[in-house]
Amino acid sequence: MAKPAPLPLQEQNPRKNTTPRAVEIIIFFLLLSLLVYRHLHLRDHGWAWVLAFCCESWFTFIWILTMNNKWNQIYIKTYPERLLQWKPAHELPPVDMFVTTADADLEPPIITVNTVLSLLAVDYPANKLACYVSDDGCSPLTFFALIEASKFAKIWVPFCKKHNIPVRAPFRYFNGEPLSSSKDSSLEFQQEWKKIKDEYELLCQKIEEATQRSEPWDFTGEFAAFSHVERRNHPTIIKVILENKEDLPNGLPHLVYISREKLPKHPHHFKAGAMNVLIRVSGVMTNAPFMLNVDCDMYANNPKIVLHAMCMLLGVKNEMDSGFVQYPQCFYDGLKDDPFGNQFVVLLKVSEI
Ligand SMILES: O=c1ccn([C@@H]2O[C@H](COP(=O)(O)OP(=O)(O)O[C@H]3O[C@H](CO)[C@@H](O)[C@H](O)[C@H]3O)[C@@H](O)[C@H]2O)c(=O)[nH]1
Ligand SMILES: [Mn+2]
Repeated sequence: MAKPAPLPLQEQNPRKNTTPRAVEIIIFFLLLSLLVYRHLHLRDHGWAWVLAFCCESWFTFIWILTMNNKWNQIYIKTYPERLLQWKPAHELPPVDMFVTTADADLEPPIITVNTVLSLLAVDYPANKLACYVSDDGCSPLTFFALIEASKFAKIWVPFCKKHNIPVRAPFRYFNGEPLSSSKDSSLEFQQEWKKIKDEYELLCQKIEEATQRSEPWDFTGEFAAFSHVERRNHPTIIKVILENKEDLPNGLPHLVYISREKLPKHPHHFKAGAMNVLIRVSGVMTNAPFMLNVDCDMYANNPKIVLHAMCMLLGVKNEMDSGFVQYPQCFYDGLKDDPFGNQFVVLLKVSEI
């Protein structure tokens, strides 16, 4: 008997927004009437009306663009659990994950470490993943923090996968009560939670001590490459911190540290330059067909991000139809009610993801 056709990986559903559309159209016509009114009476009033007319025209233009954006809303639902019916785990495509950091003072290494840990622990076969960290600060401290994080990852990643931990950046996870997606409140889980939390605090302490220490770095062994380097004048440094040599799906992904070459008179093109180097280096080392990029001050707030992205990238009729998936940014620790509007609350509400 023929195998039944696999269920779709994604569904695109139009969202009903008749009322918001009607309200927006009414506002648009009110704006148009205002413009006509202003225009008809421009001569009777001074420059103040001309200025008002210009501002209101600009606002109307922005209003048209905004309406345009929101007119045909669709909601894409992805089904990561169906992906494994499409392809067994060993056939899933590899993914290279890129993290960029630029300054160990402005972007403290513990933040980068949390980003990296959240990526190392995503729900995806570990032998299909590689995480590359680009350090434009060429900082031995960042490198040290990543080495320590790789040791912690050996207990953190199995813990997350075993208990289906919902948030895999430890600084967010340990903010709250012991929590697992499987609602496990057994004594064994509590004890393991406490042990991992203590280990995480130890990791923070080691990084903090390394940040605060007054004596110069010991540039021997792994750190020799950092001796005599200037931030904007140094050769390339590439260090493999973790390597999944046995190709184990439940092991740890590769973790590679890269500080690209910098020359004083050579433009480095900021993040774009760093991304170019990440693509070139990963092309030689793992050359995955898919790439995931996050900044060092972000973290994967959903352990299934790669699976969800694959539903979008693989679940289309013609794979050429989809090449890029952008997750909306959600901000943490913002001010209450977002007075400066920089958390994009409205945008998130509109796209409802
Ligand atoms: O010379 C540089 C400068 C920056 N970065 C990295 O680039 C990223 C973004 O830089 P940042 O200055 O933090 O920009 P933001 O304004 O915080 O980020 C916004 O702008 C970025 C650049 O367009 C986008 O990548 C982000 O998604 C968006 O949130 C960070 O990871 C930096 O570490 C480098 O790697 N090298
Ligand atoms: Mn940033």
